[in-house]
Amino acid sequence: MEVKARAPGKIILAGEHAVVHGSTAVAASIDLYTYATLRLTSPSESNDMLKLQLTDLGLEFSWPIGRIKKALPDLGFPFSSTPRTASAESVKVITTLVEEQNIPEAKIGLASGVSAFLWLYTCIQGFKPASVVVTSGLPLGSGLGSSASFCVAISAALLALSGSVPMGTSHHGWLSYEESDLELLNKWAFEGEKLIHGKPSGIDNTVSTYGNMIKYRSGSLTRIKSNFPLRMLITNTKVGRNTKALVAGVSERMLRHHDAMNFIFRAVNSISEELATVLQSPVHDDLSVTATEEKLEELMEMNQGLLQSFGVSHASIETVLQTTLKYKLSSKLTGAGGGGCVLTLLPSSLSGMVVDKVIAELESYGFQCFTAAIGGNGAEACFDDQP
Ligand SMILES: Nc1ncnc2c1ncn2[C@@H]1O[C@H](COP(=O)(O)OP(=O)(O)OP(=O)(O)O)[C@@H](O)[C@H]1O
Ligand SMILES: C[C@@](O)(CCO)CC(=O)[O-]
Ligand SMILES: [Mg+2]
Repeated sequence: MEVKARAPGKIILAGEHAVVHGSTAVAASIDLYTYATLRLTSPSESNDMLKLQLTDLGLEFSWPIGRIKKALPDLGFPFSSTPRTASAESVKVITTLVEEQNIPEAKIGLASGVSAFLWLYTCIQGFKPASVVVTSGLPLGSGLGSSASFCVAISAALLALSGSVPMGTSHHGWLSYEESDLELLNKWAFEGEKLIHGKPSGIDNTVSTYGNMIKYRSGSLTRIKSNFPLRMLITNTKVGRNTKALVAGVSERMLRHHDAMNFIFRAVNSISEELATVLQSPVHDDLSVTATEEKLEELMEMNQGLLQSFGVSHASIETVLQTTLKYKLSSKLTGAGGGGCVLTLLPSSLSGMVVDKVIAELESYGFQCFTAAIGGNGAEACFDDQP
């Protein structure tokens, strides 16, 4: 039996970083996905190995099941309905199992993702040989939630073969999960994110699991029902960064300037709440669309200013901000910052010619621009020979 699962990436419209410290944030899924294909194999077919292929990265890993059994003897009785946090001892053992794979130095950032995979696999499936193939349409480590969609896609594929069978409505062969299964897979994906991020708020795995647009605060999710025709240009500065380090940096600033940071977190909270309200307010005509866009632009600018005060902007992000401002367009970083991607609101009245000019100027700096559909489905799966 083979199952293929997919989970979308995301943009954060307001509230990144502050959400780690209890503020509200607003996020939406985008139509770029991580795909995980899982096939349980017979011991003879696979040489009793667990294999992980990261196809677009040109990497393949394999562990003899006996080696995993010896290293993690307590995980022999998989219990997919109870998400487990990796203990410090398990993290050490998994790190050794990953180190034994000799990941090339240039790709060493992937080690945390491979650790998350090993943890999720052994907890949910136990000591079974299998072949897992992962591909992704998302740029890795760029603020579009690649780590969360990786964890959600893997959890979704693993759970589909152990009881949480997707069976909602099918579109093009993709099946959605029941509400209770979404809750379970979101919890598992969060355990994976912890191994990659250190201290995730959970917003990225939640929006990847549930899709659409969400408001998120202290572990709780509110769905946003918005009919607003939101268009964003996404600019990837291609400056590499690491969410774990950026989140840790903000926490250190919090320790040094506790009161000041708390005020900023409260301000971000108000920005996110207002942004969610604005997105849900009805729009009747072009005039109300323009008024809404102006409000959104102002909120994005305010949020960006506060993100700068957290120390998570970057020279490349500032270049995008200055460039888009020349065309009277508002931008903010999205995700953890420090490089990665920047969002620019594209007002509905903006001509295609201007959009082309902005993109040409941004790309002349070596950045990559694209648009994505905002607010589609979350985790889905399909079986065997479907897409
Ligand atoms: N397709 C994948 N295969 C293997 N590992 C992956 C994959 N996608 C993400 N990862 C893991 O996630 C890490 C990147 O996560 P990180 O949180 O730093 O960035 P992001 O999730 O893209 O951005 P953000 O958290 O700001 O939205 C990679 O270094 C790798 O360990
Ligand atoms: C920076 C952060 O707020 C968002 C990363 O997409 C981290 C998190 O919430 O886990
Ligand atoms: Mg991430």
